[in-house]
Amino acid sequence: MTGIVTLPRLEADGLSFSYPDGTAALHEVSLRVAPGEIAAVLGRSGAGKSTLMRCLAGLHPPTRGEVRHDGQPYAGLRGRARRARAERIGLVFQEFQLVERATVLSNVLIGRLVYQPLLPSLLHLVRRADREIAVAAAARLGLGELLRKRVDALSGGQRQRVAIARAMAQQPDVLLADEPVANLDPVLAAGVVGDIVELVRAESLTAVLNLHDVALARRTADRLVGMRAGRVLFDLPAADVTDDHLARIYADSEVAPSEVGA
Ligand SMILES: Nc1ncnc2c1ncn2[C@@H]1O[C@H](COP(=O)(O)OP(=O)(O)OP(=O)(O)O)[C@@H](O)[C@H]1O
Repeated sequence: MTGIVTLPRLEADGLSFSYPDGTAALHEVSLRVAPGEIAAVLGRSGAGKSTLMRCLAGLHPPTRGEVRHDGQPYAGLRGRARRARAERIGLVFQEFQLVERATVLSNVLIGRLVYQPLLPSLLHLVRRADREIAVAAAARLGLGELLRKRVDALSGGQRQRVAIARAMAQQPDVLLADEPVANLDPVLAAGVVGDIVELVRAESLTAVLNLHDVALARRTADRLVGMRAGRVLFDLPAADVTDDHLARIYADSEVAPSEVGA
């Protein structure tokens, strides 16, 4: 065989996931994202985007199928190997709240310490190297002047930047961002997504973004993954996604029960 094969950095293979109450949120979802590639996941509310993100993050063990990082399945990883994998994956999730009463710097430092026990006490025992990395991550997101400011005194856009800086301080090779710009006005949203893209490109990260703003996703991502009722309906280079593709995931019609969980 000839030619160079680029292995995917992040792979989901035949993922299905049901919540404990029986809600089947993902059905046979497969996805491959290469190093340096940005994939945006689109779909209506309830399509399964956040659930997919949580499976990719290793927060939800799938009911069926598997997720792999650099070819290594998540399942079966324990202890140090499991922590090492988690450290490679930066998360910008809405439910991963900032510590409101702490400073910008303390929040970004959590990116360095998040996988260690006794976090609060460790915050007082910060290694110089970790501090330097956190300061650099904050500066990169335009937060250099705000390091000592408390997060509860920041604007929405600044807070979003703190969350991204925290993920970047982790020095991940994968960035997963679930609605990183929800609640921001369109101009601010485009700015924050622009920041993410710049960082992803500069560091050659692999990124999966859940975005509600289709135009922004089209401008931003290399690939668009369209989901509906827990399934991937298309996974295409952004330039190849047509209005017909989008209509298939956003059309108003109810999804027939046979389409779900079949
Ligand atoms: N904790 C939960 N328990 C039970 N069902 C859930 C839970 N979280 C989500 N679901 C259901 O799983 C399905 C997928 O939800 P998910 O949050 O992944 O969709 P989404 O595409 O991210 O939606 P949104 O864009 O509104 O965030 C939905 O039917 C939702 O009601």
